[in-house]
Amino acid sequence: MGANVAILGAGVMGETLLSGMLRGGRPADSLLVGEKRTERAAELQERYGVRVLGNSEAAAEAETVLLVVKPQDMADLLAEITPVLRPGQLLVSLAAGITTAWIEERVPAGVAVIRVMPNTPALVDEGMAAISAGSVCEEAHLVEAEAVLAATGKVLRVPERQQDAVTAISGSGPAYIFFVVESMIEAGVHLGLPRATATDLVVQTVVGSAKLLRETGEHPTVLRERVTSPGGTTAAAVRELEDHKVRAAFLVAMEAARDRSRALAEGSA
Ligand SMILES: NC(=O)C1=CN([C@@H]2O[C@H](COP(=O)(O)OP(=O)(O)OC[C@H]3O[C@@H](n4cnc5c(N)ncnc54)[C@H](OP(=O)(O)O)[C@@H]3O)[C@@H](O)[C@H]2O)C=CC1
Ligand SMILES: O=C(O)[C@@H]1CCC=N1
Repeated sequence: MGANVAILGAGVMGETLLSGMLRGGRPADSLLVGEKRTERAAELQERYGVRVLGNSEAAAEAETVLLVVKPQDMADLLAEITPVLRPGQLLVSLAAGITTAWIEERVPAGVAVIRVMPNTPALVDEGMAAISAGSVCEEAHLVEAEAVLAATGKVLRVPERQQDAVTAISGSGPAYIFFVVESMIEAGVHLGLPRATATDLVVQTVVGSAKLLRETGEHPTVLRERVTSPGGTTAAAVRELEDHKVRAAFLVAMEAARDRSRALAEGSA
């Protein structure tokens, strides 16, 4: 740790990583942000005490460059910074769908590339990031990427061919959980609970259930069976979920996310 890290694209995910690295103890003066909009640059500078530069200036100064723009903006960003990149430097892309090979084709030979799929719980240090090495990546590069991401949660190495599936499961995953939470709160209101009460009940139930899964290591089926008393309320509800094909809907939804991830690289070409 210590070498400069540049974050190019300080939107939702870029700012999440920035704040996480600071909480994790990286000195603010080792972090650079590439941002064109002066208003946003001033806001980031004031909030985090980091230096905000142009993309090329930030990429030239850093050892590790995090690419956190939308997949559709990646080609333009790489075209802008390629002239200042050098062999041995590390590019870490967090963009859905974009492969390391696609990036390697657009940057000078010898630049190391790592593909990462993070998720937004990183904002509260409970992120899940999966990382995959490109063709010229060394162990030291992977260790550096892991150090950057470990500041905001768990990090797993996966073969790159799994990244579109990872994107569908953990990258987009928080949105599915929030969708379930929204649905349960609305159901609580429908059943006559005040909205604030329904929200408290659902949020704590989700947090508690997640902790139970992680801390017991039990299979979710076992934990669900423990809630399901014979002839009781849970059995009645789960039967409705099965009748409405919720399990099948999750399967096709995540296939759609995986397919969209695959298509994003093509759309960025
Ligand atoms: N949000 C999420 O949960 C996750 C996102 N990702 C990935 O992270 C990436 C960013 O997503 P997200 O943060 O949600 O999107 P945002 O739109 O919030 O952030 C993208 C940022 O990039 C900026 N930007 C665009 N072009 C450039 C450029 N040439 N140079 C510098 N900055 C630029 C945008 O600025 P402006 O607004 O001014 O255009 C914006 O601030 C995507 O590739 C996405 O696939 C991965 C996992 C999870
Ligand atoms: O929706 C998206 O495309 C990004 C990638 C994973 C989560 N958000």
